[in-house]
Parts: sequence; C-alpha cells; structure tokens
Amino acid sequence: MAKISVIGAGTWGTALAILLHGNGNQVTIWSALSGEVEELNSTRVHRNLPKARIPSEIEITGDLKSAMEERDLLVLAVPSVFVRSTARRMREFLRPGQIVVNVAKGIEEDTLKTLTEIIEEELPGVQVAALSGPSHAEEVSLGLPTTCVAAAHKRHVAEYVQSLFMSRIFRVYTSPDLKGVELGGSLKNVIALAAGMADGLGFGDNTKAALITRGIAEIGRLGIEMGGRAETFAGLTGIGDLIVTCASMHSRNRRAGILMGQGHTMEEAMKEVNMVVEGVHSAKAALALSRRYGVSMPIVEQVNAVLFDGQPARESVTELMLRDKRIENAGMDWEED
Ligand SMILES: NC(=O)C1=CN([C@@H]2O[C@H](COP(=O)(O)OP(=O)(O)OC[C@H]3O[C@@H](n4cnc5c(N)ncnc54)[C@H](OP(=O)(O)O)[C@@H]3O)[C@@H](O)[C@H]2O)C=CC1
Ligand SMILES: O=C(CO)COP(=O)(O)O
Repeated sequence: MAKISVIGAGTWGTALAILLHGNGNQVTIWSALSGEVEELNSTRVHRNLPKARIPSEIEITGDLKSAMEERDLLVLAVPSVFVRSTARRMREFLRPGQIVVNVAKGIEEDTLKTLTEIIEEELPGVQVAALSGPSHAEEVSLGLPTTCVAAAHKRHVAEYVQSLFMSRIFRVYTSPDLKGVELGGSLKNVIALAAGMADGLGFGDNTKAALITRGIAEIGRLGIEMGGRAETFAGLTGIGDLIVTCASMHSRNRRAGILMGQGHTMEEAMKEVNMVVEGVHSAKAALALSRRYGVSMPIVEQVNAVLFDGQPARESVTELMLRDKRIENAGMDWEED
C-alpha cells in the first residue's frame, strides 16, 4: 500500500482518487478551494460524477502541508493553467524521493513548455511522470475498462506509477517518451474543438474521420520535430486519445466545439460547459510551436481563427477544403515519370 495525495479536486482528480483507493492505497484529496473541500466532505460525491461515491476513508483537505507529508506519490490533477502556481506552492513541502505524476493536459501559453517541464522547473530535482491516454473520468468512475500510459525519463518511475494505477478496469502501459506523450495529450484537445465544431455545423462522419486523420498528421509532424517518437503518436496517448476526445459526448473540448459550431462565442461555450476546456488554453501555444518549428498545422490555424479572430467555423471548413492541392504524405513520392 502506498500513501498518495491527489492535488486538485476536479472531475479527473476525484475519479483517480477513487481508483487509487480501490487499488488498496491510502488516499488524500487536496483542493485549493475551501468551498470545494466543504462540499466534497459533506456530499461525498463530485458534482460531475454523480454515480461515484467518494469512500469515507479518502481524506479531503485544504491543508497542502498535511496532504504532502509522508506521501510516496503526488498526483497533480489541477487544470494546466494552475500547474505552475500549484507546483510552486508544493515546493516547500516536497521531500526527497516523492514522485509527482501529472495528469493534466496542456502547454503553457507564455513559455510553450510542457507541464512536466514546468513541474521540474518549480520543483527542482523532483522525479516526474505523466499519466495520459483515452480516459474520460465519467467512464473511469463507473469502472469501465480504460487504458493509459505512464511516461517518465526513468524506467523505475514509470513502472512505479504503472503499478499503483493498474487495476482490473484500468490498464497502464509505460513509455520513456515523456515529450511525445505530453504533446499528444495536449494537442489533441485543439483538434477535438474542430471536431466538435464540425458536429455543431451538422457535418457527418466523413468530416469527423478527416479531422481525426489529418489532425494526428499535424500532431505527429510537430511532435516528432520537437523530439517525440512517431510510435507514440500512433499509440494510446496520440491517436487513441484523439479518437475518444473527438467522438465522445463526455469530452469538454468536443462539447465546447459543438456550441461554437452552432454559433456561440468561445466565452459562451466555456461558460456553458462549466469545466476546464483545455484546447482553448493550448490553441495559441500549438500555433506558436508550429511557427517556431516550421511545421504546417492548418487545422490548428483554423481553430485559432475561430477562437480568437471571430472567424465563423463554416468559413474555416471552406478554407481547409480549398487549401492548395497536395500529396497526402509528404514523405512519399513517385519515381520520376
Ligand atoms: N475530466 C477528464 O475526464 C480528464 C481530464 N484530464 C485533464 O485533467 C485536468 C483537470 O481536468 P478536470 O478535472 O476535468 O477539470 P474540472 O473542470 O473538473 O476541475 C477543475 C478544478 O480546478 C479547480 N480550480 C479552480 N481554481 C483553482 C486554482 N487556483 N488552483 C487549483 N485548482 C483550481 C476547480 O475548482 P472549481 O470547480 O471550484 O472552479 C476544479 O476543482 C485537465 O488538464 C484535463 O485536461 C485528463 C484526462 C481526463
Ligand atoms: O483528455 C481527456 C480524455 O482522455 C478529456 O478530454 P476533455 O477535456 O475534452 O473532456
């Protein structure tokens, strides 16, 4: 049995806390918000997971010091925009040997850093990992079979995280490709916004398949240029997570995209979804990275135009359809005629 604290009491943090408790670990949930601590302590149910009871053995606290004391593993589950500030708050309580596993998906807009890079910067010397994959909290909390990947620079860190999360309903693979795993998990949210917009516009399965396929091509092009491995983008944290996020009604990004496709503004869509829509926070970073690395990302460009330049989603589709004619795979060509 390990002692684990989940730092962040959102939908995902809560679902993972219940899973880790079910695996026989001693689990604490910490929230930055005192109202949330009180609500969860009194109801023992997260508002977005109404069918999943939080067992009474899980302590829920707003005291970060006590939540970090003598813990083997710290699961960082706050939205990406709070990762830096939360890691900074954790610095004075972190002890040697404690492992931090990040489960949020995003890229910092100002620095273009991945979330584990931010954690390493704020918590020097920490052993860090990322857990990612096609995994909606709503389904994990119901015990529906799910697969994820634990990625870390060090094999023993990845295998430790694997051993704690792995269960009958939650299969965990390991990967040394931390960069690729994190990029796949954050960039797919931007493409999922586009898939939602297509749904909101009333387009069909052909359009969805096109966005998923061309979307993973964009993600892979950038990810490989940044040092990620091609195999990772063909795996659970790449195409796997992209498929679930573009197809599932649980997806916050897809739902926000649907609303925008129906004509709502980005602000209206985020308010209506009322949970973190990470693609909106990662879209500018994705575009900036595509320019920094000289990689073409036409879907990401169009999502940015809709989000930030007021371009109607329907116009973006036309722009994508009428781009210059090209070969499907730039790495492939004919012998000269
Ligand atoms: N939900 C899912 O299925 C999955 C989510 N993820 C990732 O996990 C991360 C968290 O998502 P999720 O749990 O769904 O998000 P939610 O929207 O459910 O929860 C966000 C949480 O952040 C809290 N919060 C608000 N302000 C702060 C602050 N200053 N510091 C720290 N926390 C704060 C919110 O409190 P309040 O509600 O009171 O505002 C809320 O508890 C995201 O990066 C997401 O992409 C990854 C895989 C699956
Ligand atoms: O990352 C996720 C599933 O793997 C969650 O996606 P959404 O944030 O779009 O719900």
